[in-house]
Amino acid sequence: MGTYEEPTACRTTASWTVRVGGLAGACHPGPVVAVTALMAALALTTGQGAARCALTTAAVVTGQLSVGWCNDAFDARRDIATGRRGKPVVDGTVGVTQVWVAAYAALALCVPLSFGCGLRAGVAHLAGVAAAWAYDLRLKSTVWSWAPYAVGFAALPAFVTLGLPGQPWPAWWLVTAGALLGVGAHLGDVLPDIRGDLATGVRGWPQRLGPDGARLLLPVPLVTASAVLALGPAGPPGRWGVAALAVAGLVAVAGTALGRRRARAAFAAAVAVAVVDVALLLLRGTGIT
Ligand SMILES: CC(C)=CCC/C(C)=C/CC/C(C)=C/COP(=O)(O)OP(=O)(O)O
Repeated sequence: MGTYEEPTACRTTASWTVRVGGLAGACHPGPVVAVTALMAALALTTGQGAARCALTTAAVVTGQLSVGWCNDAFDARRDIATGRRGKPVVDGTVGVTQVWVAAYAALALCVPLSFGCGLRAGVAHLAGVAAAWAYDLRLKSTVWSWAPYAVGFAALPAFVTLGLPGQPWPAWWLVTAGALLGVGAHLGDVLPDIRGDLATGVRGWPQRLGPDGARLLLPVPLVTASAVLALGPAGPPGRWGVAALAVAGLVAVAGTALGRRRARAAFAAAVAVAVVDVALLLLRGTGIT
């Protein structure tokens, strides 16, 4: 990274606004917006006050930005070498050094913002962010590529509950469902890129399973997460729990079937199941500790 040379186009022609646009594109904006919005909604519905909710949201967005930028900066050399489409560092709208600076700046902001929600909450969130950086820098190309997703997505709801008055631990089923959703998100995210990844030597867990293996496995963590959310809390699941489980099962199986021809369908199904699960969580509101 230290000796990396910026593409000439970036050094000479990119204006300030183009670079900001490039940075926005390099942060993985979809996941950043989705995760931040979901955590803000969870913080609100679980009873965090307005100020704490704003702090939680700021910590989550800076953490997600740091992870997204780190990912594109670290992968830049390979992405440029292979002429990968859709990456701002490849088309020269932002420089690799600028993306690294943004990643470290966001991380530097994330630390005090996370601890601003309390010591335990801060440790929980930063453990998830550290796991995600480990994915970017090393684990993405190993059989353990699923683990940072499991840790990161389990840490997020724990960050929200530990930031509540009294710092309650999250319920076991909440952490378990988060980890399962993370594993499903990893499978769904990588699925459309598996062939290209294998061609460039990226051999994480989904790539080792292959396109068909990853596609067939995808519904398992997603539907298990829905089942844990519906059946984990004490008492009967209620009509929302039953409905969420049924919808999640149908969507996940449909995504797997359609994904045979269009890998993006499997990814879209993964996102839809995650939305159903989070909707169930938000309907539960205060009962998640
Ligand atoms: C709490 C928390 C921070 C949780 C998140 C967990 C986690 C491991 C996130 C990684 C997100 C990311 C930048 C994926 C890009 O993957 P890729 O390199 O396979 O995709 P790409 O090649 O398309 O950029």
